[in-house]
Amino acid sequence: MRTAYSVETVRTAERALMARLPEGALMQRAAAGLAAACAGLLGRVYGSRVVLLVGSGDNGGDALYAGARLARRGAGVAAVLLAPERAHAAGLAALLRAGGRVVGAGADTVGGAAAAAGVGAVEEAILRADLVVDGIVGIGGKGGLRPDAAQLAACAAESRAAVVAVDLPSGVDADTGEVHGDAVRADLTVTFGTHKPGLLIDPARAYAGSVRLVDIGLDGELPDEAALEALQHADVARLLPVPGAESDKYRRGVVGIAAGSARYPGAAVLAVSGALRGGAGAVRYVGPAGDAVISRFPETLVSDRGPKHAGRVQAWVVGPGAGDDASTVAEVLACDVPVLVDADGLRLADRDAVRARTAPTLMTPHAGEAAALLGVSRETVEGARLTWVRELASRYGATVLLKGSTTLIADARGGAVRVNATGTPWLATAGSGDVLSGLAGSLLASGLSALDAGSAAAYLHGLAGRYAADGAPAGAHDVAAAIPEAWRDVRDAGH
Ligand SMILES: NC(=O)C1=CN([C@@H]2O[C@H](COP(=O)(O)OP(=O)(O)OC[C@H]3O[C@@H](n4cnc5c(N)ncnc54)[C@H](OP(=O)(O)O)[C@@H]3O)[C@@H](O)[C@H]2O)[C@@H](O)CC1
Ligand SMILES: [K+]
Repeated sequence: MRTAYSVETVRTAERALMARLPEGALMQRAAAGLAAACAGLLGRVYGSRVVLLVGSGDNGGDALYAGARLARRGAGVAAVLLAPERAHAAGLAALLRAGGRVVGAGADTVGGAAAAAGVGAVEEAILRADLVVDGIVGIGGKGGLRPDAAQLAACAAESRAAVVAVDLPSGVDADTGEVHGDAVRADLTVTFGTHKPGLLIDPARAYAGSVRLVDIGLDGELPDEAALEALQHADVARLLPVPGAESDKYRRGVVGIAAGSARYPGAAVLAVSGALRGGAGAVRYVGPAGDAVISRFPETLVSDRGPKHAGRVQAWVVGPGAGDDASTVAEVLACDVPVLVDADGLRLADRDAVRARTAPTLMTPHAGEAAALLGVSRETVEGARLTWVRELASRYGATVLLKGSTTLIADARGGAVRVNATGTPWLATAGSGDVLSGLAGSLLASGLSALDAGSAAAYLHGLAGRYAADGAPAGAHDVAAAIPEAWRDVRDAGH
């Protein structure tokens, strides 16, 4: 499992660790890891051109010490100091001792005759660099980049140099993944001690490039509960239901699908297609699309009665393609088994009815649906996904899975939020959400908690999307068909 901790928690853990270590030891560990990552990216360090963008905090200190290490290996290293008088003094001294120089403001005072001053020299150095190291600001950052830093970030973006962010791409919010204004776009982010939530949640995640974690010995100081968790193959493998020798279809769980309408029979078919691949022993369908469902999936138990009289069900999925059928949604919500509410069901579900439920409820909106429920714009939700998924979970007293490039799953009672990173933009295709709802409902019926069912379903669905698309467009039914392959891969990695 990959975990991410808030800045406050990181600071506390760092203080505890620093108290037991010689002064500067942590920064040296960070700088060593950073320099190694930079060297790996450069390939050949000797003769390469490296520019350090150095802010006035310890993030800049990391960059300066890493720059010193690269300079000792023969790189030409130039530091751009955003606030020359406040740059990390010992780090700067180490860089100069190693043969590095300062370019731009402050060059004349600390860089000696070889240093060049002026904005033109800075831009030229960045544009000619092989590697730009972004040490402008790390976990001490507030808001988007200030104008002078933003100018450097823009120049780095123009350059052909690879950009390595120190701890975080400068300008992104470490705790939330929000980006308020300008931020550095990195090819690689080298982060220290633990991931920060912003590295795993869009939009900030997209600024980070690939992320490498450098161990600085922080693990023992971090609390058990993280702010954010990203499941990996082995974690999901542990969650997936495995039928025992004594299992029958009822013990494996029956999932009920109340979906589709005369206008949207396909939603019912797709939800069933996901449910059949989700581990439940049987799929029961109620609704007006029974003929379409049975002709595609003859193993489905089709009922022409309402949910209440359809027979035994361990979990319900309601809403995909439901149109305006509010009474079915209300009927399902009144059942005392886990319920997944998706698509039209989200609009039709009465908030008080959801809050009054005692069995688990899993709501699965995309950003647009979440925005409608919250009374804010879609852009607002997309810009602050963590805030809004928590808000929705708390308003409805439900587990909420907010779909998107980085899907988030939050429980109403708080605790670590899960983030799913297996998704692919190819999943943004009609009917893909219906498949996910069937799959998650099936996992709910086989006994997983709403948080685990949502996380495991998002994980498998993302992988299946990748397999189905493989770089080319795929339909939602292809995604459903690829779920067994994703399941097998995950299961095999868990053994
Ligand atoms: N603690 C540890 O043990 C270890 C910490 N480590 C490293 O330290 C980093 C944290 O260092 P930190 O606390 O010094 O803060 P940091 O991120 O450099 O930022 C502060 C500076 O940024 C400035 N600034 C703020 N907002 C800004 C903006 N929008 N745009 C532009 N500038 C902005 C702000 O300016 P001011 O407001 O003071 O004018 C202030 O000068 C951490 O991320 C990791 O890299 C590692 O070495 C491992 C051990
Ligand atoms: K940074």
